[in-house]
Amino acid sequence: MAARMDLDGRPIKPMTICMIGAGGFIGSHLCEKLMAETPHKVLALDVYNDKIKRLLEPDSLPWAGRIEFHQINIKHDSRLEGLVKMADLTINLAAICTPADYNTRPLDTIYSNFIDALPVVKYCSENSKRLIHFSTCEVYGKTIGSFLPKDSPLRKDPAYYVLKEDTSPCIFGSIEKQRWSYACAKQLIERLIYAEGAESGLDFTIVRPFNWIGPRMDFIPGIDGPSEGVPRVLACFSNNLLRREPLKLVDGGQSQRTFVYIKDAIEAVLLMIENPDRANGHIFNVGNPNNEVTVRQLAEMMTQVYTKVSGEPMLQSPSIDVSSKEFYGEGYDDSDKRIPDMTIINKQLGWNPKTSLWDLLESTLTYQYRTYAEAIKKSMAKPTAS
Ligand SMILES: NC(=O)c1ccc[n+]([C@@H]2O[C@H](COP(=O)([O-])OP(=O)(O)OC[C@H]3O[C@@H](n4cnc5c(N)ncnc54)[C@H](O)[C@@H]3O)[C@@H](O)[C@H]2O)c1
Ligand SMILES: O=c1ccn([C@@H]2O[C@H](COP(=O)(O)OP(=O)(O)O[C@H]3OC[C@@H](O)[C@H](O)[C@H]3O)[C@@H](O)[C@H]2O)c(=O)[nH]1
Repeated sequence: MAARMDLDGRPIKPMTICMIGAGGFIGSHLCEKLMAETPHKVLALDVYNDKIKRLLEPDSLPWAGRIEFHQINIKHDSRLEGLVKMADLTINLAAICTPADYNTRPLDTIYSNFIDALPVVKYCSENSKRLIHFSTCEVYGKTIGSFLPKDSPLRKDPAYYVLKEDTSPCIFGSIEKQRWSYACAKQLIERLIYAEGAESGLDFTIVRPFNWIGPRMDFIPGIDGPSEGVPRVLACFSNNLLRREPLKLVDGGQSQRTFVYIKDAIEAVLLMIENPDRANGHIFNVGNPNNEVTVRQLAEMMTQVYTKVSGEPMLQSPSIDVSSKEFYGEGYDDSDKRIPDMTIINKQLGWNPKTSLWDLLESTLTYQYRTYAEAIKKSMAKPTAS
């Protein structure tokens, strides 16, 4: 492999990365990228490894020996500190991060996103190891614009809705809206990491992903996850399409999101990994401001793309409205709109997303169809116990 150069033209030295949560959606793509395109070594920590099995099994693959799986629950495993010490860089992805859990399992959510992340920050700080921590765009909460009267012209002014790392406030709902347990825990761990940087000199980077989507995201209920489980919207809508049932639009599907293709976003993370001088001390929005849709528009687009990739006809009524109380239960609330400001990541790392929403849905739904269509057909054909 030819020597890799950083953005300032210096050769990049191979490093060892302790990746916590490596078996998840983002972790699996990051492991794949690091194995295929870099000489770096990965200590992959997770409770599960199904999504990275392909990278771990065959000894003959070019990266054999560069990725090592450690089955560890970071809540209670004394091996964690040793693994952080062995690495040059720790990346923490581990978290409960599905909205269906925030209001129904708020304690687990807060523990996972704050308490369980504390030792990781501490071990990095005490051992002078670099940390890339995964936070979320949800730390911004609601936009300032959402509090303006519905017909206010100011709602159209980007100053009232574009989310900037260094100036936007974090606006959450009341405590009984337990939806915000996740965002609040993420915010506090961000503040702690920032303070470790300021007071103890911790070299950190915080990543705020804005709805990264693509293959291997979450699970399909009843196939590779619990049948009553509620994954994030991409997997919910994929599941509905695969089962030929209407897509459920929560509270009318009026919330807006910007979606970025996982492969574009992983490029940004690799730039952070390999350009510490440009990434340390920064918080980065990583998203695609050009891919904004309402959830209703997302449902329409996914239905059209799925019809194309599967060859199956569209349902007469492709979507239905459900209330958030019915779908998520008491205590749900929502972010109204999420557009990332890209100034900082552009300036520091020169990164820009490339893939349009249509294109990323086409490759993702092709993957979903190839991976799950047969299994779903089989499971639906099975007689149900009466
Ligand atoms: N995907 C997105 O768009 C998105 C958006 C915002 C924030 N994030 C953040 O990025 C990170 C990764 O997200 P993802 O989409 O890959 O989620 P994911 O659920 O697919 O991955 C998280 C992984 O962490 C592991 N994990 C959780 N608790 C653990 C523990 N105690 N010990 C060991 N492993 C543990 C899980 O088993 C899972 O494999 C999370 O911190 C999440 O909050 C993701
Ligand atoms: O079947 C569904 C699922 C979801 N939705 C809606 O679709 C929108 C997006 O839902 P997602 O499940 O992808 O989750 P959100 O975008 O709200 O939050 C996510 O964003 C950032 C990350 O930190 C987390 O991964 C997650 O909290 C929400 O408005 C939700 O109410 C539906 O209308 N129908």
